[in-house]
Amino acid sequence: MSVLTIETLSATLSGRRVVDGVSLTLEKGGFTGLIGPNGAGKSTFLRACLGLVPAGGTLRLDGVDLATLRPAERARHIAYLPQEREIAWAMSVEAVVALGRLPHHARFAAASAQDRAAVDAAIARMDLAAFRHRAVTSLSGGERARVLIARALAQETPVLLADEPLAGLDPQHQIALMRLFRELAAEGRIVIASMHDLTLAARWCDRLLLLRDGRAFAEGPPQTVLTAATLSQVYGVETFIGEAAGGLIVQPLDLTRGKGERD
Ligand SMILES: Nc1ncnc2c1ncn2[C@@H]1O[C@H](COP(=O)(O)OP(=O)(O)OP(=O)(O)O)[C@@H](O)[C@H]1O
Repeated sequence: MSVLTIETLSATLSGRRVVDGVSLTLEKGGFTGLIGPNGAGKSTFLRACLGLVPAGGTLRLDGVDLATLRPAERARHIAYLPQEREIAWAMSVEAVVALGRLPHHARFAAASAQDRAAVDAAIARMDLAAFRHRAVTSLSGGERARVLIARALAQETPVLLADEPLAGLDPQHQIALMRLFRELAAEGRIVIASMHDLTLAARWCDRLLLLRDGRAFAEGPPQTVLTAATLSQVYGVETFIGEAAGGLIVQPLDLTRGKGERD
């Protein structure tokens, strides 16, 4: 069984401790939502996991310290969907998705049948068949976001870290993506995704890590993390928490808004 163990992960940027001693153990089959206010350290936490920012602490996958692996080897273990969706070159969707296969073969080697199958599967899973030969620069923001998710899927790694993968997606594609992440977890992967939509986090993730000021403020199943008291303390807003259609609804409310304002 794959186990990702994150121990006292910390990151200091420009002299400020942005991630502060976060520890977490994740088993395969889990889909963990990373939540917290703007600036809480979610992106930095993910980047520290990947070794993209100088970080203290350790990250072990099945006991192997990921910091000891060469970059290509690490990229066969962890795929990353960055928050930035910019793609400057007018490459085809297929070519961008195929970049996810780079860690799997020698430099300049031709794509193998396995590479082509992984690219086809990722394109199909992200509902991109109609865009396959289009230049990514000609796609809408949400379509481009799906291409980058497909690139991460083509990497076929046991761990997927996604930074705000829901940003820019319409409701149908948001739900489809949450379902996909759940499926990826059910297939035996470890999936961590940061997000701001607390209802989607509650309904689809099996665990949540709530960061505040770089520290783990709460961690556990959504119904234990997403309480009105905790959300008020961390986000400074009142929140309606209810149940509908077989899951939680978590909706921040502006209770200070007077009737006069609404009219
Ligand atoms: N290179 C940097 N130098 C200094 N401070 C940084 C740097 N990168 C990020 N920070 C700061 O670290 C803190 C955490 O940033 P981070 O992007 O991890 O937050 P986040 O939780 O992902 O926020 P958001 O929800 O807005 O995306 C912020 O206060 C940010 O200004």
